[in-house]
Amino acid sequence: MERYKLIKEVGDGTFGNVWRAISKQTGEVVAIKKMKKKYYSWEECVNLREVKSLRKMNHPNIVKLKEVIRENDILYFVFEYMEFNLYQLMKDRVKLFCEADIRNLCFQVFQGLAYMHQRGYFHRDLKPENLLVTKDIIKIADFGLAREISSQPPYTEYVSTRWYRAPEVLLQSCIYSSKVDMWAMGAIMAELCNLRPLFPGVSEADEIYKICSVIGSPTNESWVDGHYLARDINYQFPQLAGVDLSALIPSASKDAINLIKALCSWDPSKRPTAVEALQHPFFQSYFYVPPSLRPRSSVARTPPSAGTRVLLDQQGVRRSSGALSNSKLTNNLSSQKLNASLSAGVQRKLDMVNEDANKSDKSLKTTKQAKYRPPAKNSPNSLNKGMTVHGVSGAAEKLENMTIGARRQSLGQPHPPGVNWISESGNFLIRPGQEIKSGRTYSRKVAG
Ligand SMILES: Nc1ncnc2c1ncn2[C@@H]1O[C@H](COP(=O)(O)OP(=O)(O)OP(=O)(O)O)[C@@H](O)[C@H]1O
Repeated sequence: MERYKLIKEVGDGTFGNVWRAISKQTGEVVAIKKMKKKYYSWEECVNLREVKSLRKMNHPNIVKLKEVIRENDILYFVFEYMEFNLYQLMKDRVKLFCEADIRNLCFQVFQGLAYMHQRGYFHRDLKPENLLVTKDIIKIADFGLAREISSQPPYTEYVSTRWYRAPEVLLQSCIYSSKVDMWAMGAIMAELCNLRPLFPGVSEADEIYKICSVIGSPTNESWVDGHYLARDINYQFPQLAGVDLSALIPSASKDAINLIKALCSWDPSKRPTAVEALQHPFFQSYFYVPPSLRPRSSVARTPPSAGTRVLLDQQGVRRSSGALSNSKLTNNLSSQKLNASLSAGVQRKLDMVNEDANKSDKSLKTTKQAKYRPPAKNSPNSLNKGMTVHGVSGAAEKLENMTIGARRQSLGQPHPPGVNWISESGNFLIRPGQEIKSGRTYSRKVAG
């Protein structure tokens, strides 16, 4: 470690503290993650998921692991350094991102995901804090929970950040797939559009409630397996009609809404894969120009390995004042509010405290507006912890309250039909917007 000079702590995660550091030999700026747990042998280290999965990945939209160092039983990961995480970019922002920026960011993340999923890994903990940005490049980081797709379920130890947690995980399915990452991306994309979380549940039960209140409760048609999962844990979905997503995210285009809806489908099998998402109409008015084909001027500011896109309207017409060129996007993303975010040194620290069923219960009863606070990364089993088949424990009671409350609040409207923009032939279909009235909206802005 004497080869590096630690400059400043830039992140405090569940498993480690991340430092900006500089290589004394090369002057290169790196990020060093110092793991909190001690490692007494190398075997222990090389078996870590973060090491096993990251070692195999080499993609411009996946943060590069440069080196692993064990010194005095302390484990250090040396990563390429990224300036911001996506949460920092959203947190202090007043003005919404233009759709071109959102498109560019999401396109890159889907590319990283497509690469990762195709190589047999899924991330399992995608959230704005794990998406790192430098200029107009975004990369997926934190592979602490990454899982090999070929690894055998049941996945019992799964924990992920609640607001981005897929319903099958909330309902304790142990055979989830890479589609959990696609759900998270739907929630992240909506958050990018609105600068506030889409499903800011204050507990696991509230998380499901929030999902139902936004996308409507699952029906047998929209997610038959979900009903089996719910039955297995003696859980009853609240009966909610959901809201018109375009009313909830007024700034988003029809295509953006359509993609978010598809990503946030109850049924994992109805969510697009990352490759399919990249072909969605949301991305289709733009096309990807590989670095090798870019005119010199547009690549000049971008390292060749960065793999960024030059976003060009097919008609050659720029549809928004937003960034279509790399340099413009850079200005939009990094020069304005972003520096302010950085100087504020904002970090959304994960709340590791397990959910307290009573607290959750209270929050459900009072239907408090959710704060833009860190969601807990909690026990995978807390939804039915201690719950018997007949469900009279605290957790069961919590769910019962939720269900009763939900029935009372039911809008009594027909459930929106499932989102289906991929036809059987694989073509994309755009569904017209839905007419269902908005239930609740978030009154709180993203704030510290
Ligand atoms: N390569 C990097 N460059 C710059 N900052 C980074 C880098 N990697 C991580 N960070 C910062 O540190 C924070 C925590 O990192 P990371 O998520 O890897 O830690 P963790 O302990 O696994 O966290 P989590 O609680 O999310 O599991 C990130 O949100 C980010 O702000």
